[in-house]
Amino acid sequence: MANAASLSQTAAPVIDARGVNLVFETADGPVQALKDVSLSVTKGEFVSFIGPSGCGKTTFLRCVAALETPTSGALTVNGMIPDQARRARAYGYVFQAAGLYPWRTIAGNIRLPLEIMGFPRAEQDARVDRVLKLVDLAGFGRKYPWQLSGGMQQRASIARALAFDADILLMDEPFGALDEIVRDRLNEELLSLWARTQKTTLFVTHSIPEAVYLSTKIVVMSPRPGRITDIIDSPLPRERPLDIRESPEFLAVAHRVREGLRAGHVEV
Ligand SMILES: Nc1ncnc2c1ncn2[C@@H]1O[C@H](COP(=O)(O)OP(=O)(O)OP(=O)(O)O)[C@@H](O)[C@H]1O
Repeated sequence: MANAASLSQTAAPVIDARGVNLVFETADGPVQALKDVSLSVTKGEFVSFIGPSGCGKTTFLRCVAALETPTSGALTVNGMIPDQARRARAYGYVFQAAGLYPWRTIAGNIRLPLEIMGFPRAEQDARVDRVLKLVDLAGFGRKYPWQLSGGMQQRASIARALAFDADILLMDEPFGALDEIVRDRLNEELLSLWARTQKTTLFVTHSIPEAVYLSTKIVVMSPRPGRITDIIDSPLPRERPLDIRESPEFLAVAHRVREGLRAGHVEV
């Protein structure tokens, strides 16, 4: 039952970035990967980051995951500093390459983080079965990665990220290497998965239609230095058949994203 304390928790941002800067010191001099990035993400949002190569999309996700540390500014994840959130297993991470171990079955790959975290075997099995069903791969647990298509492998890697039931899903161009037809299907499936699981999702993409189709919020970024040029709260309903991409509302958001990218004076 919701009480005042849990309601106030629900309203608190899951990700809160205020004036985040990150400068990499390189042999060629300093590279400002993030400049004055401020962003607030609430529970259950689907946020896409779009922008050309080098604008800091991956770096921002890596800061959330405590794999990089901002040079200055404040960043919290579930109200904690990112390193605490990482230790509290706040997020699952999905990369562009599925990154499945070829010598392990699909179930074995999904089980790996659960083994490392020390879940009892029966609990591991139950969780593996549950997430295989969630990504529509029930019955494929005993296959090896090379026996599955690229799209199915990527679904398996999403299942692995969901297996320990973190509240946040970080996805770095998960469908970038797939052809457009497979990508369309996975976009639809991801939206339905998101609706069922209510995970707060941060999603990096180079594709305007993908960003607009999936997101409740679109963050447009620009490089040198990496910064946010626009944050768009999508007016589209959460229920989105694929043909919504031809609606005037969709095209209007896509137009605004394109304008935001142009404002950064660069092409994706
Ligand atoms: N470990 C690092 N050391 C030095 N420079 C880095 C490091 N990681 C990233 N950079 C630089 O920081 C900038 C932002 O990189 P980042 O990978 O976040 O961009 P991106 O928007 O994700 O690009 P892409 O779309 O190509 O993945 C780039 O100029 C990159 O070269």
